[in-house]
Amino acid sequence: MSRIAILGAGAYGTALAISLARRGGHDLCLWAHSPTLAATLRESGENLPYLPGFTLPFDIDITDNLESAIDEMDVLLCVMPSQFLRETIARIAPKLTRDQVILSAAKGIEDISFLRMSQVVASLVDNQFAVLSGPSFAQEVASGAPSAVVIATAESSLAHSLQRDFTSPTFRIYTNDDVAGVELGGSLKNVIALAAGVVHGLNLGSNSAAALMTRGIAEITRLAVACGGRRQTLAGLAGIGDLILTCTGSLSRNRTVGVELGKGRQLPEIIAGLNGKVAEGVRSTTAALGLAKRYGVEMPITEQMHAILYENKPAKDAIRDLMSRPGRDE
Ligand SMILES: NC(=O)c1ccc[n+]([C@@H]2O[C@H](COP(=O)([O-])OP(=O)(O)OC[C@H]3O[C@@H](n4cnc5c(N)ncnc54)[C@H](O)[C@@H]3O)[C@@H](O)[C@H]2O)c1
Ligand SMILES: O=P(O)(O)OC[C@H](O)CO
Repeated sequence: MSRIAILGAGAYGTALAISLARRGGHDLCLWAHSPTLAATLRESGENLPYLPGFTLPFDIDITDNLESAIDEMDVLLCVMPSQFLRETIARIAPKLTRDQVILSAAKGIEDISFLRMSQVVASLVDNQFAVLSGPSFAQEVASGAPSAVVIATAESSLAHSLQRDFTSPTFRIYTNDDVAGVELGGSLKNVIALAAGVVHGLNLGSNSAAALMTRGIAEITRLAVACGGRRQTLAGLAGIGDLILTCTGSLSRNRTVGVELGKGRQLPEIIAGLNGKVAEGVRSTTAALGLAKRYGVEMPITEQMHAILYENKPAKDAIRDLMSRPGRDE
């Protein structure tokens, strides 16, 4: 049995809490950043703003008090949007004990610093770290549809202990020791999912979508390898697996943002329509491009996605420019 604090009561934190409660055998506490959200969860027994339609089991403690949420917990599962990880860890740092494990499920890269979540955590505390990533829409995890994800950490005994903690008949865990590869797979696929949405919004058809996903994983892999990840990791659940899901699944927020951009809507209006739900790729596109420049890696899709998002480039022009690049070997 483990004591697990789930820090972040958005769609995915709530879904993982439901999945862990269904598995049974753990003490669970779910921390909501906003007191209003915590009160709604407690009163309605449902996460109406972020994951409506799923009942929260009674055995999940719900709180908006971060310090009490982590008190005497073994695993701190961080599931807030990536841009809030730093401030959350900084707040709990004085109270952390050395034996508490930080497990991140956030799929993003920090703005400006271009740090991965493992690097953000390591810049603040020296607790053991692991990352959970892979193809897993919150709604499907909550409903108990069979899903498989990866938990990566440098320490194999920790990987196996977390694998035991999270494994259930509907949630299968693979372990990996390639933290950088798993983190970058999960973050960079969001950029390609935005582009896949654009292709769909422009009604370009299946050939374009297949080409985009294939060339997308090629550029994700180039950058991940340059950052120290393993090529093989990007061929697994945290790479191609999550890319396929997010580029093709209509539940994806990133893909949805891309679809609307492809239809010609403006980014601020699209983001406002998400009502506080995060599409991590919108911010990670800038960080991905920053990392690509730092490591001298060519990322043509990411470059065009950045131009659509931040330079008002019409989506059709971006596709034309991708198609008119000089011919290459595969
Ligand atoms: N939704 C999914 O299907 C899914 C699946 C896998 C991974 N993820 C990842 O999980 C992370 C969280 O996404 P989500 O979908 O659960 O969120 P969400 O979009 O459903 O909700 C956003 C959350 O951010 C919280 N928030 C707002 N300000 C905050 C602050 N200052 N500090 C901490 N939290 C704050 C809100 O209370 C809310 O809980 C993201 O990195 C996402 O990529 C999501
Ligand atoms: O809804 P998205 O686009 O944030 O994708 C959710 C998950 O990352 C899918 O694994």
